[in-house]
Amino acid sequence: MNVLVVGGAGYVGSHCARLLRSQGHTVYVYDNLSRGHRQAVPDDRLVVGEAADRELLVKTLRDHKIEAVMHFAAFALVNESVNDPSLYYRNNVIAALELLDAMREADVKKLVFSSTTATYGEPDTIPIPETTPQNPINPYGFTKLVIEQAMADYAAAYGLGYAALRYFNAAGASPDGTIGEDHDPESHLIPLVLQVALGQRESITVFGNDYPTPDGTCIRDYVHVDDLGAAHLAAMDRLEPGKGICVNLGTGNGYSVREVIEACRQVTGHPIPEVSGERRAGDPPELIADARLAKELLDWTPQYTDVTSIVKTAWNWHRSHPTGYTK
Ligand SMILES: O=c1ccn([C@@H]2O[C@H](COP(=O)(O)OP(=O)(O)O[C@H]3O[C@H](CO)[C@@H](O)[C@H](O)[C@H]3O)[C@@H](O)[C@H]2O)c(=O)[nH]1
Repeated sequence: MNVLVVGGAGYVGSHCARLLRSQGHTVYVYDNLSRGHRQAVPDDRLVVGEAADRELLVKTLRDHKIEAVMHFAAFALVNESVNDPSLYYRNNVIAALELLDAMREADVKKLVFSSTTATYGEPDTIPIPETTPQNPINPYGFTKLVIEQAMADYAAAYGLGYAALRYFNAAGASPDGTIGEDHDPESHLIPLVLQVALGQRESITVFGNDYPTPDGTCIRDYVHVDDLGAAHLAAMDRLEPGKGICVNLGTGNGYSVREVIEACRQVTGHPIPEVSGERRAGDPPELIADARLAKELLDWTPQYTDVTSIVKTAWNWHRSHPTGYTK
């Protein structure tokens, strides 16, 4: 299939694009190459453009006879979205709507969209099933929820076939160590902890130790980036015009910030000093997926189910790319 991967030079997008290529798909990457989007993409299949540039999107979809689109190009930092919501509404909502309309114009009806557990807010039920009411507690979560709703409406009115994949915490790197996670600026827990192990930071600050969790630190469900990729391929194969599916992508296992730091100590052999800090705005205490629907609808089972195995792949990449891609 001819697939356009919007944001395909970013972290999750690049892993997914590679998986698509390995499965024999013809992959075009559309990316503005900003914010740490530096990942290796074959030049002949790279279109450099803004996600909100509808004209260029329509041309790209038509020129390359694209049959399905995967949309990864979004900002995804909870705290940043609280401090600068305008950035998030513009980049995540306006750009995604331009893409939806470009797809209408070019008559492309298949879309796999990166949504997030942040659309649930602070759910009462853990693990979180897809039926949980979506009440985001930060602008980032709202921007993704708006597009989930838009896709449902576009499906009903224009025949779009879509999948909204609600990621839990994407983590890890390609096990061969060639591509990995490099954000600019970096704010994710595992890369920051590994930067301490590399001697680039003195310590890791734990944001809040008085949450209602066993050790007082936030609990997250870390899911390997290649497992996310596999779910995208499975979802793409199942898209039907006029229909949508919304599915959680997580392992069903939760780890506290302290447990993640401990896993990093074990994998790296470094003592990794930690210091206690204030809570970070917008952080829910606990997010763990009920992952049964992904198994049922996508026949998807994550290969990496414990955080130590995920950290091992991340460490393999960070150790061999101590300054990221090109910094
Ligand atoms: O220096 C740090 C960085 C993070 N954390 C904590 O570690 C946990 C994980 O943080 P992070 O890696 O920044 O991920 P999240 O804030 O959980 O957000 C990620 O996971 C969400 C789903 O759970 C997605 O919606 C977001 O896009 C994605 O950035 C949180 O409790 C943070 O408070 C620290 O204690 N210290």
